[in-house]
Amino acid sequence: MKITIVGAGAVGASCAEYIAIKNFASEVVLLDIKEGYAEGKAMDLMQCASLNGFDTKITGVTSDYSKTAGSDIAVITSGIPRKPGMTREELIGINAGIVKTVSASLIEHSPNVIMIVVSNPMDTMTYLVHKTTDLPKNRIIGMGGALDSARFKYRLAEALEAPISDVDGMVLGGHSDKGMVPLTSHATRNSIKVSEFLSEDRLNQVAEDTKVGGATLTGLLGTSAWYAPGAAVSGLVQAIACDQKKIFPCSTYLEGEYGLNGLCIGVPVILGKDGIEKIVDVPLSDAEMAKMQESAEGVQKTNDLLEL
Ligand SMILES: NC(=O)c1ccc[n+]([C@@H]2O[C@H](COP(=O)([O-])OP(=O)(O)OC[C@H]3O[C@@H](n4cnc5c(N)ncnc54)[C@H](O)[C@@H]3O)[C@@H](O)[C@H]2O)c1
Ligand SMILES: O=C(O)C[C@H](O)C(=O)O
Repeated sequence: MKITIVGAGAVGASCAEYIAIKNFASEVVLLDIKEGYAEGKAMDLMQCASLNGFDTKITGVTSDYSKTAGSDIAVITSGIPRKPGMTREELIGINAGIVKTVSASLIEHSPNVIMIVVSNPMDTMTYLVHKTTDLPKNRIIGMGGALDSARFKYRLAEALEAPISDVDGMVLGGHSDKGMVPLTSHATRNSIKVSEFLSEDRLNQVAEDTKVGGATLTGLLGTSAWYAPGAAVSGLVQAIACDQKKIFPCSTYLEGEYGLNGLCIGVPVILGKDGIEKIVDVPLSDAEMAKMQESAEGVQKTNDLLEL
């Protein structure tokens, strides 16, 4: 199993580290445009191998896509992150050009690749790959919901004063400060609805804290987060590489599912060796459906800014 990660920055390197530590891939190639940077990150990570007990071979290359040839999975993390006070949508100007050229170069050398898009604004970058490449839609996956759901569980556990392993929940919709749709009515503590333990006001607070999870970290760090994003990407990569058939909310091109059409947005999917193997239809309340609709309108507005 060969995995390429484009962008050896904070998220790309974190993702490579988690993939290596989980020890399911034979090879990870890190590629960056900055001379020597990916080579340095790869060497540093390989010097963790004996310490952390993994055999995954990590190599780094500067802009040489021939070294990515035959990749089964590629992750795109190249592009700029936001600074405090910015929205993800403001990154479109620079990141759209990067994602377009990077995805084309990857496919040229790995025509059968399954692509995971991470660069922001992620739903629009996923749509861009859908519009500008010939990859079938099951092989274009946007990562956002897996991360947002992890943040949702963190906030739920905090409110419940419970261990995170007792908590389950999912965030659908766009990966944006306003567009996330945390499914509070479906969230559970050990199969009991969380509404049995938390007031409506407290649950609303959990949802709001979840939605601004990325912005909160950006405010604290001065740039956006990388540990949980890297871990979330590694979870998707593992589900595909190991044909796990796990459910994750991912951004995918919709053709009528959830009443939405012609855009990529976060919905629950089953991930296995073919990428997105099925979109899962979760029954949503009228209020949740309205939030999905509103979220899609936000994503569509950003998509309209693309020069296709
Ligand atoms: N979808 C998500 O949930 C999620 C989570 C975290 C970050 N992100 C996004 O991921 C992106 C990367 O974030 P980061 O914190 O790793 O940023 P970073 O600045 O640490 O790393 C980005 C890397 O991309 C490289 N790069 C730029 N242009 C390139 C090109 N044409 N080819 C190859 N490499 C190129 C840069 O040299 C840099 O090393 C940002 O857009 C950020 O908003 C998304
Ligand atoms: O918040 C960001 O800009 C980065 C990423 O999308 C995140 O949610 O951490």
